[in-house]
Amino acid sequence: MPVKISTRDIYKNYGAVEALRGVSVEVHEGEIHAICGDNGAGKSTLIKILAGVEQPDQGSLLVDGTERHFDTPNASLRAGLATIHQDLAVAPDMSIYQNIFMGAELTRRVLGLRLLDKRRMRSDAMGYMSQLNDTITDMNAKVNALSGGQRQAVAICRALRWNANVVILDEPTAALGVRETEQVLELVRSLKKNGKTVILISHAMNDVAAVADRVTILRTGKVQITLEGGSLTADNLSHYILSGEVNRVH
Ligand SMILES: Nc1ncnc2c1ncn2[C@@H]1O[C@H](COP(=O)(O)OP(=O)(O)OP(=O)(O)O)[C@@H](O)[C@H]1O
Repeated sequence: MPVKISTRDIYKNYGAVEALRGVSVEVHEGEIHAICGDNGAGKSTLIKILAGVEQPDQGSLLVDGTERHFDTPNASLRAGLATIHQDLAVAPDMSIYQNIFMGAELTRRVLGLRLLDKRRMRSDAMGYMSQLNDTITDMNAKVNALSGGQRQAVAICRALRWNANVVILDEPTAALGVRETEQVLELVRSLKKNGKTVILISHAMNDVAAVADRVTILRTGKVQITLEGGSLTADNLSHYILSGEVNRVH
């Protein structure tokens, strides 16, 4: 599989704190790649760099083999990376379709006036949603009436609307119950089925083991190990994170 995103030897300090110390990760096109590690390992810092929220002190970031510099979140988005942060940035009082088209509303001309094209936004919103979840059918429903898992679906639809081909999910199942967690994992699988590359940051080893194709574990700002295939069990992941071991278990 071609490499979609690679970071090469990335360093990032916050004052005296060395958050990333030479991180090189390759994310393959179309895979679900989880980034795990204990608190303070550097996961959020790495994601902020991919999202254009922070810039590395050293090292480079390549998308489809081309070096890119994301000075702003918009630059990351324009390169096809959509990051969904834990707060989801959804407006609870607005409808599903309004959230999906927030800041990029579709309009139509009527008698020389530019009006919101609500019908088209609703039907396009439905098109995005049906790729992910076939239980959410009313695009007029307010987001505050939705469950946590369904809100994730709205945030992911917005990423699809931006034409993202890489979706970065920051702790998408934190604070969700068992059933909602399963819904979110299903959303992640749907993204992959639709050809998207997914980067998943999570502390929940069961969730990671259930969906990830490969897992990179960070430890104190460095890559400890990348795991795949049969070694991807929740127990094995926890073992590596707790022990700091760098050898593959066979
Ligand atoms: N804005 C900041 N200023 C100072 N230090 C920071 C800042 N952001 C992160 N750090 C430090 O950088 C290191 C890496 O933090 P980071 O948030 O990337 O880790 P993490 O793996 O995401 O942890 P967690 O799982 O707790 O979110 C930590 O020691 C953290 O305290």
